[in-house]
Amino acid sequence: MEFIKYHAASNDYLVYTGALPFGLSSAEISRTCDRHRGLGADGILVPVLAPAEMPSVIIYNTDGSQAEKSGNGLRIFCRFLWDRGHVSAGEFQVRTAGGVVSCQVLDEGRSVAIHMGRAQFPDKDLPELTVEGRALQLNPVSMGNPHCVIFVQQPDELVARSLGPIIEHLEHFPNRTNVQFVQVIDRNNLEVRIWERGVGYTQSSGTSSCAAAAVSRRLGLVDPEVNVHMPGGVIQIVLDDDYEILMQGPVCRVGSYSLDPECLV
Ligand SMILES: N[C@H](CCC[C@H](N)C(=O)O)C(=O)O
Repeated sequence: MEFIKYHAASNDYLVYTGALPFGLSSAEISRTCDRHRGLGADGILVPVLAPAEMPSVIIYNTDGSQAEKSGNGLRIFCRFLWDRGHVSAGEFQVRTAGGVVSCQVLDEGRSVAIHMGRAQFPDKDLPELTVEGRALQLNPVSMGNPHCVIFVQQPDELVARSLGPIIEHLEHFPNRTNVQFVQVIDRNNLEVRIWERGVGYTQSSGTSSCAAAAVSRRLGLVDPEVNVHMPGGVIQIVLDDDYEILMQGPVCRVGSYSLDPECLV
């Protein structure tokens, strides 16, 4: 099975380049993404390219679940389309389970800008919750996929790994949720650590960057242009007055890989 690996701000995905149907089970997807017994990745992207139709992509988390949207995954998919000559330097559209997005490859493929759609907030706020002895204010928001933004004094890997899995599975989130731990640095900069639904702790996340910026903006904590700082890199977010979001960030091709079926046994 052939793949091309890319990373977007150190959030890495394997792009499947074989024939459809893709056919891996959830367990096989987990094994393929395993960093010791497989190729290693934060997920798999399966392109669906039909003549005269909009390119679409199926996004798999490492647990085999499908995600409605992935900001880093979409930047990688756009770069893949550009590398393969399916798109040129202008704007083009891509279909995901979470809706159609408008994209543009920049800087000779090293950066991609995507109109990610509108951040959507629930009708009512969630109550304050005590988790592991900490009083937390949960701020749900959807980018097509579910997110929960939590403001903390010191967003670090420890808090993401200790609280993230608990919040991911709270009853408030029937489809589970991605979780962001956010510190407002100033009106144009956020420091964020991420626990991803169906993946775990990752170095960065595009939809999480959108979510953190949207909630921060809604609370009046930041200006419309926000740099989201994460261990894997910085993603630029621009919000309009209706919380429509333009995201821009880096992409890097890593290499081509052939998965030996033996490792799936
Ligand atoms: N784990 C996410 C999908 C990937 C999100 C992240 N890698 C991004 O760049 O947005 C979910 O289940 O909604």
